[in-house]
Amino acid sequence: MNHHQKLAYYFILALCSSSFLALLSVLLFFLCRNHPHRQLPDETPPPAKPSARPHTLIDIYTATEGFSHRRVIGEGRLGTVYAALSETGELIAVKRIYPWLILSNNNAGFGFSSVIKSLSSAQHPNLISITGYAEAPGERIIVMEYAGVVNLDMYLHQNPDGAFLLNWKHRVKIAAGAARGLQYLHESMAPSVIHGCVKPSNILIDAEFIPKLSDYGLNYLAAREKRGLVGYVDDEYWKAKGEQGNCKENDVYGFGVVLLELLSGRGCEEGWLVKWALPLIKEMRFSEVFDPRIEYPSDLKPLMRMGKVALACVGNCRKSRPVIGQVVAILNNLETQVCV
Ligand SMILES: Nc1ncnc2c1ncn2[C@@H]1O[C@H](COP(=O)(O)OP(=O)(O)OP(=O)(O)O)[C@@H](O)[C@H]1O
Repeated sequence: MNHHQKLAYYFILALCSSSFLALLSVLLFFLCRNHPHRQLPDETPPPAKPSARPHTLIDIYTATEGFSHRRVIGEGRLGTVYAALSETGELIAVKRIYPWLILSNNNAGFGFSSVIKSLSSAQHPNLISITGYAEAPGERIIVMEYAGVVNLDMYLHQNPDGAFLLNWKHRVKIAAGAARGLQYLHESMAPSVIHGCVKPSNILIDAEFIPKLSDYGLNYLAAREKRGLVGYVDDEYWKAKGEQGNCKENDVYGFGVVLLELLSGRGCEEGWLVKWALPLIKEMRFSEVFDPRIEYPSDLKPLMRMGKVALACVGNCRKSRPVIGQVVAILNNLETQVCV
């Protein structure tokens, strides 16, 4: 063996020796520990879930100019909604729960802040986010993202001269987006959130026709309040006496009614729409169902499919209704067909 061969031989020997390997692994361990870009997946902190911020009543009073009537956007089943200005000058929406709901219903006062904090962890492009709250004797206030003033009810039913009629693309886009928002509440929140009042006035529409569900998870504030719910909940909801009837299947029913309104352009008027549309869809008489104010699309199949989904959602038996995830799968597909 010449000198070079000897060197190579010793080098290979040293490489193979266990002590060398042990030394190498210790060295590597320390190198990795000190590396600035080291990122071990199990050590990455989970993204912080936003939590609603408490406000004082004085903050809210200032933001709404003393609950001025000039700032009122609308009145709902649970309270008055104001367009307000945050301390940073941002537009926000403030919902002031009616005092009589708080006084007449023990539930409304109980655990308000924890309910709102838990709802505020919902973050989805098709949901209005809840950013804060205020609580005082006789006062319960919810602070939300402001989403313009237009809701789906206005587009469909408060548009007498048809100046702002939604075309079929917009309608399919709104249906699919709203379904995704509802799916997030049902399937991605833990514990899952029941919307409780799925209807067009709770679907806010932005300038790009992106729908955002509002008013979710708040039925406990007024479980027995019928106003605003009739037509959008199933028969079992009333039989179960309010809050106990609040369930995912009932949300799917409300969503089915919304689909019928999008297809027909007609209002739900206390369940009349479902009774009217069901036989027509079953008998495939779609031309009588579709909104006569807008032109028929060249391909009717996607809308007929949407009609069938609506039919399944408003079925009598809760158990036989689709879950919202199934509805989303179909509507996403229709959206890619219609809205390209
Ligand atoms: N975050 C928001 N941004 C902008 N407008 C909103 C917001 N939340 C609600 N609104 C508007 O305020 C009005 C009242 O809404 P609210 O949800 O209280 O009542 P509703 O939908 O008419 O009835 P219900 O209380 O039965 O759901 C509606 O016109 C709605 O479009």
